[in-house]
Amino acid sequence: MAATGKKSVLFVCLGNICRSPIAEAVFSKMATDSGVVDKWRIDSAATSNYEIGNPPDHRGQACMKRHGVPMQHVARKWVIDSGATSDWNIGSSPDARGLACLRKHGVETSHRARQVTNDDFMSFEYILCMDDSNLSELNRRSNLVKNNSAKVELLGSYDPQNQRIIKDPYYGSDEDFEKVYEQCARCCKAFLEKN
Ligand SMILES: N#Cc1ccccc1-c1cc(NCCCN2CCCCC2)c2ccccc2n1
Repeated sequence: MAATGKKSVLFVCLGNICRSPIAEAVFSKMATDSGVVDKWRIDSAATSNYEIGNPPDHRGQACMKRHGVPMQHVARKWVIDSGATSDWNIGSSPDARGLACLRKHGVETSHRARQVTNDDFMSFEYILCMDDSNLSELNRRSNLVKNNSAKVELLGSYDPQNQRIIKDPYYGSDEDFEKVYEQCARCCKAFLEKN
């Protein structure tokens, strides 16, 4: 338990624009609906630096809207701050193409992609990722951090239907985003019930 007395979970995927923002939003809505969201620190991040500063993918935003999951609310409320490990983009605004796409779909959000930091391995109780590539990268990174205490696991390990991998939908379709949503919903429900 952190000094704040809160439980904490960081959802992680490759770019922090597709799977992990969906998992963060779904978990936060479930915790809110259960009346326990104030007991949790909830965030998401990327293993890569591909999309730092960019908003969630428009297909994921559209999927969240279809399911009535307030991604914008979650991002504004729970992303206390976000930042990059590098100084490459200091002062830059989010990628114009991503913001233009969101405006086209009438969807605004304040979540911006960030990369996992060494501090995350010391300050989050759980780091839940999507596939074996994320898992091996996170385990490699955690071994480099002296006081790492985070439990690094696959979010899919909580799936009652035992689908342990949540596949990257980046080159996929709206159906692929729907499958990401369904898997995140099952896994986040089971994870919340366990904690
Ligand atoms: N990589 C891979 C990959 C492999 C299989 C399936 C999906 C992806 C894939 C590709 C992406 N961006 C395109 C390539 C980025 N550049 C790669 C070389 C370095 C400079 C950056 C993604 C971006 C955001 C979230 C998920 C992504 N996932």
